[in-house]
Amino acid sequence: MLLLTPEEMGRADRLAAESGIDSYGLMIRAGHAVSAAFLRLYPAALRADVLCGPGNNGGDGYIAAEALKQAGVEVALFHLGDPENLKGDARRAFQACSIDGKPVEDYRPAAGAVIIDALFGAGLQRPLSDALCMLISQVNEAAEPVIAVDLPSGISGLTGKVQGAAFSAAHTVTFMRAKPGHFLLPGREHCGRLDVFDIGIPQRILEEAGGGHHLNGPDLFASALPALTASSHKFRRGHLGVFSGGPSASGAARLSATAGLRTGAGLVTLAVPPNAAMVVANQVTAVMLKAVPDVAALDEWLEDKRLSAFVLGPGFGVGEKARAFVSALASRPLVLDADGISSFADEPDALFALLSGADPHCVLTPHEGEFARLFPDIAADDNIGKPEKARRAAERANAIVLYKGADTVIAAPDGRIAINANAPPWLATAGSGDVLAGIIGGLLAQGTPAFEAACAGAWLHGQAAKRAGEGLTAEDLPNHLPPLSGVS
Ligand SMILES: NC(=O)C1=CN([C@@H]2O[C@H](COP(=O)(O)OP(=O)(O)OC[C@H]3O[C@@H](n4cnc5c(N)ncnc54)[C@H](OP(=O)(O)O)[C@@H]3O)[C@@H](O)[C@H]2O)[C@@H](O)CC1
Ligand SMILES: Nc1ncnc2c1ncn2[C@@H]1O[C@H](COP(=O)(O)OP(=O)(O)O)[C@@H](O)[C@H]1O
Ligand SMILES: [K+]
Repeated sequence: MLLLTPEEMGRADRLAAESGIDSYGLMIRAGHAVSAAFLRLYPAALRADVLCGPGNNGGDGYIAAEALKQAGVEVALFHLGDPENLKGDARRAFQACSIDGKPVEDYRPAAGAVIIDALFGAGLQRPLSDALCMLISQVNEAAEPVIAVDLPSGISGLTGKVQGAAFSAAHTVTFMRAKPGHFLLPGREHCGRLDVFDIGIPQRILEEAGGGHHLNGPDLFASALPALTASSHKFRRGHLGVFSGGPSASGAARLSATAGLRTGAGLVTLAVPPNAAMVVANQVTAVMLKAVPDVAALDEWLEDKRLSAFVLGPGFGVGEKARAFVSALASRPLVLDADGISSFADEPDALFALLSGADPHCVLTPHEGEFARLFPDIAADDNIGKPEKARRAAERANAIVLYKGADTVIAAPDGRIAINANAPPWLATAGSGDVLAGIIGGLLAQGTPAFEAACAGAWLHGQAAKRAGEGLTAEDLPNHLPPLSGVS
């Protein structure tokens, strides 16, 4: 699903005006969506406390306040700054509002009220003042329900970051399309339940205004998933190679291998150091085993062109061997995870050189710590959010970057960005990242392009976790993957 950054939403607004759509009409519909949400969600509320800011978000607030008054609700209105300074549609909305307001400095939350937060939305530019931070923390502490207009004030719609302080809303009412900040952390946790209302901007304008940000879901990857036909044959379903660590560190790679097989790779082989062969052989059945002691043995194995993708990293061990193996694998579809990433911490440019110059065919799956090892300057840049960090990293590495976390972001060097929001918190369990690497490897092995494989991998991982339920362990995940033929 297309997401719109605040800047893109502003562009959509301008394009809508240029095409003759009345911008005040948009504001009226936005304000009415907010008042309707109030009436639907809080029919027993004693009062609506409407806090209006100095821009169009405040304009939506004035429309909502008047509509609620007309509906018989007791409304208390507060404005930030002098409303005589309002401009454009917001000024018109203020003038059409028959409620006398007070300065927001006078506002004190009281029991029984529902707060409508119309202070700032897409136009939040900088951290809030101390006085506003104080007001917001008083409202949050009072724990009366807050309906946020467009975004909880204080949350950046672009990055999901808190600019000083932010309302913890019970509901957020936004317009036309959700924004990245509704799904990125901590923004997502401040939004409460998100409702997206159509206020009448045509789809073609949204698509013209929008860019690369999407909410991860089947619309991004379903058509690129492998499909089984009557003539399917195990060799046509791809052969995934997964590299294991030594005898006491094979569990992670075994999780990846099982996940790759469950995702539909026709064959999966665990490449093991010879001293781990017996241990691993005792633990696997459908997954095959191959002793690969060194790079010479790897080069020989790679002559088998039916091997169609690889996973390297889970439990592999950090060091020279990992670097040498990656060097041998760099031209093939590869998921590089965990130790495979950390092995390049001292020389990330060596990895980027290996991956440069071809169509992106490698998926890097760093968590926050691993990301900072490969991209220290990007990780440390507080001025940009997670999607932009992932995008810059993908561009630098010429690889798909799947930046893990509760708000996993997948980015491609060409600028495509997907934000994954379907992962339940019980995915935070040992080995779940190894399963993710295996799912992506299984898809790569079947010929799914790298960006789509990474998006599908993150989404399927979340679906498996939801199906397995709270309390799962990583071993449960492969068994709960949904059938690919049902993903649409
Ligand atoms: N797009 C659409 O199609 C539609 C959009 N609609 C609505 O418009 C909203 C966007 O409106 P917007 O652009 O006027 O921005 P908004 O969020 O009101 O804030 C700007 C004001 O805040 C001020 N300000 C900023 N940061 C500040 C700070 N830290 N502390 C203090 N002040 C600060 C800033 O001041 P300045 O930076 O200029 O000094 C400016 O005055 C959008 O969220 C949605 O609700 C709907 O009406 C329907 C159609
Ligand atoms: N709070 C959370 N909510 C949802 N998903 C999470 C959360 N924390 C971690 N995850 C997901 O769980 C997986 C953990 O992977 P990783 O950090 O590599 O751990 P491990 O090495 O133990 O497998 C990632 O896919 C990550 O996105
Ligand atoms: K708001």
